[in-house]
Amino acid sequence: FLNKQNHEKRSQQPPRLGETIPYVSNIWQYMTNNRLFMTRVRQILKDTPIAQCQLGPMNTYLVTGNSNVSLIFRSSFTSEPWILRILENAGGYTSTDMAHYYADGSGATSRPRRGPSELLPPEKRIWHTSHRMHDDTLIHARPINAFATSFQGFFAQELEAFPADEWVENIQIFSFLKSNMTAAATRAVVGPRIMDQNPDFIDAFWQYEKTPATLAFGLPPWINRRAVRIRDRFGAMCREWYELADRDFDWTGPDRQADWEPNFGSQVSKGLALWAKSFAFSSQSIGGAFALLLSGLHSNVIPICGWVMFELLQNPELYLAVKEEISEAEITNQASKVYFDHQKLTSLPLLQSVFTEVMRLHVSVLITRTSTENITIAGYTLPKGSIVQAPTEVAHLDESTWGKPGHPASEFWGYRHVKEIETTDETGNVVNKLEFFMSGKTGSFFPYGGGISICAGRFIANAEVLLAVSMLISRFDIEFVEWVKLDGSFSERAAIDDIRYANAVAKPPDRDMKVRWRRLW
Ligand code: HEM
Repeated sequence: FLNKQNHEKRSQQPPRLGETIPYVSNIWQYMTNNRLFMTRVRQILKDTPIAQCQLGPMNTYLVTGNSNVSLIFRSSFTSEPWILRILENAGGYTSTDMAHYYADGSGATSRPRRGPSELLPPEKRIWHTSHRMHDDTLIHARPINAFATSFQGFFAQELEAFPADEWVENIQIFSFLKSNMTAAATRAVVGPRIMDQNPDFIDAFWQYEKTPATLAFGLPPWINRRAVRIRDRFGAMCREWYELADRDFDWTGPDRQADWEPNFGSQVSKGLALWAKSFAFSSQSIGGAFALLLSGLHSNVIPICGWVMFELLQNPELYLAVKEEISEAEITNQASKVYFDHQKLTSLPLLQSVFTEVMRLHVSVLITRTSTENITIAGYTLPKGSIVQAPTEVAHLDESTWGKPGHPASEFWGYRHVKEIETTDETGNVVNKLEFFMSGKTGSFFPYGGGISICAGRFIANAEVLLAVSMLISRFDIEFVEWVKLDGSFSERAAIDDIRYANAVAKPPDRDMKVRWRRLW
């Protein structure tokens, strides 16, 4: 009987998210009212761990549940079709350069996938070499430490533009972060020249920042002409910067090994340029690759940082507790300058808990994979080539995983990911201290995705968020004044996620927080 039931389930189809106008309603709602779309997705996934959904021309399977989500991070799934869409539509790569990707079916792992490309020499395997380049320039300790040092230096310069010991009025936190973190992190990664060459660089970036998700997953570029124009404008800034940087750089000189130098910036940027050159990419595609790198760098970190600041400033008790905790990571160097040990910051339990909570509530992305073989999920057998999506928002808001008495999963609670443990201090006294805990939640918390395609910039992102927040709250006295709309006019309500961002990973706030502040040091 059980066998018969299982067989019936395998030949059945999972329930379907309804549409009033076939092929149109879901994709339209997804792009224009993502909040409502996700509410419907959450609703259907309450009753079933897998549901079908027509998103424009694509039939997708939406999945939830720890084991189902973990399954799509395994090697029977690939994210390559999605990356192709991003590179082609959002990066604006040329068709000649895209041809390298289409011709290489060997995948990103060291062992090539079986098929016609499996005999390609390792240096011609574009997916694999790109992955290795990310490992070398974004994952290893050296580039992360180098980023933490240079970001801290540049962000400190931004902060020191404010007079010490004087109250400054009318600071809009999110708008401040958008300008000043963008400036500091851009200099840290690609050096100062791109901003010197383009006085409107920051504006052009924040125009561009909205386009990658729309161009990659929404309307095709030939309809979405405005987004294409914005992409091409920012891409041109990156291309022109790259052409000059490459012309002036001595690739055989000592700066090739420097952690940071003013021409190309960091090893992240030199690694990307060298890798692209090794495939003889055009400057247009290299410009697009840098535009996407800068988008990865700023578009998620800065909204997340904004939300952390908003939450702390709304909760004075939590603010003070975090302020006290981060003092443990302060170091005074020989020049008597105070700076932060970024590794220490990532081990502070309360700060980690607040950061995790903000990522849980404000990262919203459909992690998308295509199956490379027939696969059974939640009892349904899906054919090879099926598109499977795991919405972070469903897993991240699941009441049974995250809810605590008095603290529903939908609400921010800074202490959600810490527990108090008894321990003994250096003098042998029993003391209580907080410990961060988060184990066993791979399929319930995946703001950085998972498997081989997991976000390559996650360690840099962690360092940047924690450093920026720590620098702000340790160096300033900050007082909340009022909520304002993004144009600076008064708002009666607090910020919520900006509805205009669909599948944009970190959702920015739709309101800003006006504060006054005084720099202490
Ligand atoms: C809070 C900040 C960030 C979040 C939430 C985030 C999230 C993500 C997500 C969800 C993916 C797709 C993963 C998947 O499909 O499994 C991704 C990919 C990626 N991210 Fe991030 N990201 C952040 C910051 C960054 C930064 C700072 C950089 C670069 C410096 C970066 C570079 C990348 C790259 C290169 C990939 C593609 C990885 C691959 O396909 O191999 N990200 N990110």
